[in-house]
Amino acid sequence: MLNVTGLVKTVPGGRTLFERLDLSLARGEFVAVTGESGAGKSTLLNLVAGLDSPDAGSVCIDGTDIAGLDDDGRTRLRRDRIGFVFQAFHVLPHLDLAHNVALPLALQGHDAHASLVAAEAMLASVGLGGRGDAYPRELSGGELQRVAVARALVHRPGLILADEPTGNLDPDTAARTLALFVDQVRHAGAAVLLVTHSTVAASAADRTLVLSPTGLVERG
Ligand SMILES: Nc1ncnc2c1ncn2[C@@H]1O[C@H](COP(=O)(O)OP(=O)(O)OP(=O)(O)O)[C@@H](O)[C@H]1O
Repeated sequence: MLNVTGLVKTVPGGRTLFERLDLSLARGEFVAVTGESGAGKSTLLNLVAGLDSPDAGSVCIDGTDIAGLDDDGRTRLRRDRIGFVFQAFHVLPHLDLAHNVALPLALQGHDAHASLVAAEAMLASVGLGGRGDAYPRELSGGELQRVAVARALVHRPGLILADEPTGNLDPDTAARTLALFVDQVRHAGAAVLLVTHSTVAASAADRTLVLSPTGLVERG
């Protein structure tokens, strides 16, 4: 599903986040990535999603090297194959929750009504059933985070990238949210790459990798 090889990334100022980082993720695999604040975990997710470019190395998704795609091709790949839960949520303020969550389906050209029905069902599965016509400004941080999770999962992507997706949630809601990721992995064969500082969130994964300047090291 995902093959990252020899990834090198330096940030403005010259600091090297990682030097020749390798990572493979198969379908049906759930991997957590931890590491110190500033280690480059969010940057790694952005590189995997083609939202940022490495200085060297390659990212292949389903055998396609994303460096070989133009902007449209990368957008299509993200739209069709990837679900991304951003640390800052990126929920659109002018759309109600149902339309926010339905967005990936709408962008794929699905029927508008069917997309909204699927979005409402997804909202229910993150504990926000019946809230589809609310607007983001009416929501708490944890509720917004769950909208972001619903939007990342609604189109059943093969690759789910999640940046601290339970950071704003109480323990029970976090557990239910993590169960949604596990369900996508076990029953839909998705691959999940989850960035977190939480040992509880990491324990939902099959394995945990620690990011350091020398690369990703298996924990435990
Ligand atoms: N565009 C940029 N310009 C300058 N520095 C950047 C840029 N993008 C990332 N960085 C730096 O790269 C480092 C890694 O950032 P990143 O957000 O990937 O870390 P992280 O491991 O996800 O941290 P956290 O756990 O705190 O979320 C940070 O020191 C950050 O300041």
